[in-house]
Amino acid sequence: MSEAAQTLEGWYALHDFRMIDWTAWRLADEAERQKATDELQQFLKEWGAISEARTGSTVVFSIVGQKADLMFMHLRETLEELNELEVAFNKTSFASYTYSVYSYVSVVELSNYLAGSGGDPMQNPEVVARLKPTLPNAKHVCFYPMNKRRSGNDNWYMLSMDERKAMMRSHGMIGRTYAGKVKQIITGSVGFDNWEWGVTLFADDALQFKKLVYEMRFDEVSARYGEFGDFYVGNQLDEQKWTKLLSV
Ligand code: VOV
Repeated sequence: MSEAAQTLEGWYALHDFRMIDWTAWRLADEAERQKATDELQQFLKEWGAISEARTGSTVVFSIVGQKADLMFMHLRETLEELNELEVAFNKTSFASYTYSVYSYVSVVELSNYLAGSGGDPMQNPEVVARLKPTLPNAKHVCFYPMNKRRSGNDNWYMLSMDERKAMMRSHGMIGRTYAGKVKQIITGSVGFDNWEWGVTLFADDALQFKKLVYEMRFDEVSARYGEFGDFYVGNQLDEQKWTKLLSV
């Protein structure tokens, strides 16, 4: 049996993808729309306060294309908190003008493939900051779920630790050349959702997603072992953009 990588886990993640029911929104009268908008603002404020207090982090993006209109990404300390906030939001009148199209449950994860030896990593503030990250204030997001292949001769889980380490080193080297351009948050979802990881990328220049993902396709760990689900790409929603989005 190959040695399993050791992983460190941080905040739990919920990616919540919704469509806006434009027909219902347009048919609602002004007072109803105002009530829904106020409730939405209230939640955005609460989530902002949680990010400020560093007890979690939330960002909201509008998704381009027909897979979804909105993506709410929430990081919280426990699965219970994620569930509570999901239910509370679903009870708002704003949520009644939306419907769910996809969601993803995972937990922020770091592996020991490239870890230095010695010391309790949880005592290292840099490690803790990566496990419990404040989600970046970036113009664009890209999310997709992925697996490491396990079929025939291409079985990631049958490789030795050393083989996997070497490939992850090469992966990390490519990633490092995107420092300052793309920020990645890898969330583990084995046992939580249908794929093994969620990949969430943030950038101010959306083209950098394409360049990074393309370059990684030529790297062995992605070329041979990467399997990917649907890709979602979007633009950050600030207050102004929300107002514009919801005006009919
Ligand atoms: C900004 C770019 C960037 C950088 C710097 C980066 C670096 C690193 C490092 C150093 C490590 C290993 C240690 C750890 O931190 O866990 C990882 C780990 C991981 N990555 Fe990565 N990755 C990036 C970016 C990046 C992308 C774009 C993808 C998607 C792959 C693609 O083809 O579309 C990805 C995937 C992953 C995954 C699924 C894991 C976990 C694999 C496992 O088997 O456990 N990743 N990654």
